Amino acid sequence: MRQAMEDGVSEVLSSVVNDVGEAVSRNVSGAELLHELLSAPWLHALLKIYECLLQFQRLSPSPFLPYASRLLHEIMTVMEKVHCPSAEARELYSLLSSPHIQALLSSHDSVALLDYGPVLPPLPDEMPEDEEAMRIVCLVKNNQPLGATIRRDEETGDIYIARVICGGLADRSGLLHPGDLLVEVNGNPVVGLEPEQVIQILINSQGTILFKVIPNAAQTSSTQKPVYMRTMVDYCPLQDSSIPCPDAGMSFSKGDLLEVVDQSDAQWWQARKLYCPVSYAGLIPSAGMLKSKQREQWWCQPLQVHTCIRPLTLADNEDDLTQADDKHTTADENDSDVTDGIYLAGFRRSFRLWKRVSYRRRRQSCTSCSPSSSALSTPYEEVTLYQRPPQENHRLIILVGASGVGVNELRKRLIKLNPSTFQGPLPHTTRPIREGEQTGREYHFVTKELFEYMVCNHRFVEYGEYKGHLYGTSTDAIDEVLKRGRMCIIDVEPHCIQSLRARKLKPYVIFIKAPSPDRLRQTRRDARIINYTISRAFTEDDFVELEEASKLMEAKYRQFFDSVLVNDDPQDACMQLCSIMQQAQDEPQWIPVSWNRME
Ligand SMILES: Nc1ncnc2c1ncn2[C@@H]1O[C@H](COP(=O)(O)OP(=O)(O)OP(=O)(O)O)[C@@H](O)[C@H]1O
Repeated sequence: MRQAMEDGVSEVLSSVVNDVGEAVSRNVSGAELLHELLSAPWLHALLKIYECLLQFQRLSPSPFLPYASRLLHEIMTVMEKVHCPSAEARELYSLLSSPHIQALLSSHDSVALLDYGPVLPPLPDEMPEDEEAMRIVCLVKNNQPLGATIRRDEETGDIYIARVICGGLADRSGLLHPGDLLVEVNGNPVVGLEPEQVIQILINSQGTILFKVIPNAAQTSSTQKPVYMRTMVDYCPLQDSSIPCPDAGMSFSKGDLLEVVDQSDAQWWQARKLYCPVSYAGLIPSAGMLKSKQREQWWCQPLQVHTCIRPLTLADNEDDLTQADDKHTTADENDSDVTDGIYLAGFRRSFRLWKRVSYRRRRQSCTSCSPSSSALSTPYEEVTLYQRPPQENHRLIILVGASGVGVNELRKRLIKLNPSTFQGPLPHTTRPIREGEQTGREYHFVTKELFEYMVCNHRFVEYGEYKGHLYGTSTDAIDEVLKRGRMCIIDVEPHCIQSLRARKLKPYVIFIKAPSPDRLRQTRRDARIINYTISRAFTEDDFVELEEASKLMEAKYRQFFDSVLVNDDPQDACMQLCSIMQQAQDEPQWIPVSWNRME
């Protein structure tokens, strides 16, 4: 019967109404009153709702994502940066700005997180005498941390709420604030306890936690504007003994994008990771705090000679020279390329002079690098969303990747695909011009004196020596390409990125990553290692070196990568590269704020 009722209560009601209707016509006493009641529209509506809810319960829908509100704000931030939004974009913006949609998505997130707010128990029978000053706060523990830290006043021994984590349980209750004096936790007085003992009580509590606090009278509500930052180092709160509460800490890796929501504390900031489905913030060390930690760490490390950053000559390639087996190629032999009658300037062998320097030697020098001075000075880099105005030069595209991963191959394919859009900068050289060559076509042929003058004036992105002649890629050559309205693509060693990261070029860095070990061996079956001195098939040792070098490079420099592209199938990789580059030029991207300031 109950099942029948649940299946169709409004139908049952309709038949009852009919029966009672008949009783009315037979003039049964009280039937008219009952008929009126059962026919009331509100009763029918209520039962319809009841039926819908039952149906909904059976479907047990699950949320598509638990952070719709944040996504909404992220979308709005992106849209605010769009210069000439389309009519659809404007309509979407106005819909997303409406308080009703925002409230709806906020409720959606609460339901998705099963976070229905505190359920208040009845007030205790014995109210303290100074009940005015006491606040009783009941929080329901769920899978989130409570989102508050405590501190002890060294003089009085009193325990206070030190900070409330943005978006956490305590924050959303709106009932706990920094500076509130903690009196009891779940009926346990905290007077005389160490903060660790209070934390233990909290950890052991199940379900609801009852706090008695004396509110901080001098409470100030701080609404800080979020600041966006890119992290330049890795951080793990569980390995940091100085963090006030490791559970409230947030780990991050180099290159993560953070929304810093609270910087009121000089030592510990609160932040959320962008594009991450967690709605509450976590504690991170402030820039000053992180810098002093890095300095401590740095001083504790044994002194190592820093060999990473220096121009190299091909003399460093002596291992390769002795190992070179079959046919040798030279830098110049592969220089020129002509597609459909168009001479492709800058379309020559990669000018990565570090190529195939003994891997072991390089690995040793790279791993021995203590944090670089720049990493020490900027653990966080403030960033902002930037969209290139159509009238401005294209952003410089930098490709980086381990030697042999296919950086040069991708760059060549891309330029061949569309030589009127993509172009490499024309290198400079001091070697004598040969018959049939033209300066400004194969190279900018310059004297040694001029080349050295340019080196002294930091005009080269990279330079080096081969067979007694100097070769280099200059910033002027990059400018030339950009001024012609083309997208300039260069491939450099990752240590050169830092010097290129400036307002003028606004470089967008794409890391070309090795595919999985199996795919690497499959796809490179017919590939050849080609550099200035050798051309031969890949060996198993080459694959191992390539994989390790790729991982090492990513671990060391990923804070500078705007995008990562796995070079698996060359055709697919080339298409992906094309679309990444297009997005870099036409869609909003995070760049350092210093690149966006007016000069
Ligand atoms: N996705 C791919 N699938 C198969 N072969 C590839 C792929 N990418 C590159 N190759 C081949 O691998 C070899 C090495 O590529 P390439 O010379 O572009 O490497 P590189 O990263 O520029 O290294 P280097 O800087 O040492 O020249 C070439 O024979 C190239 O054709």
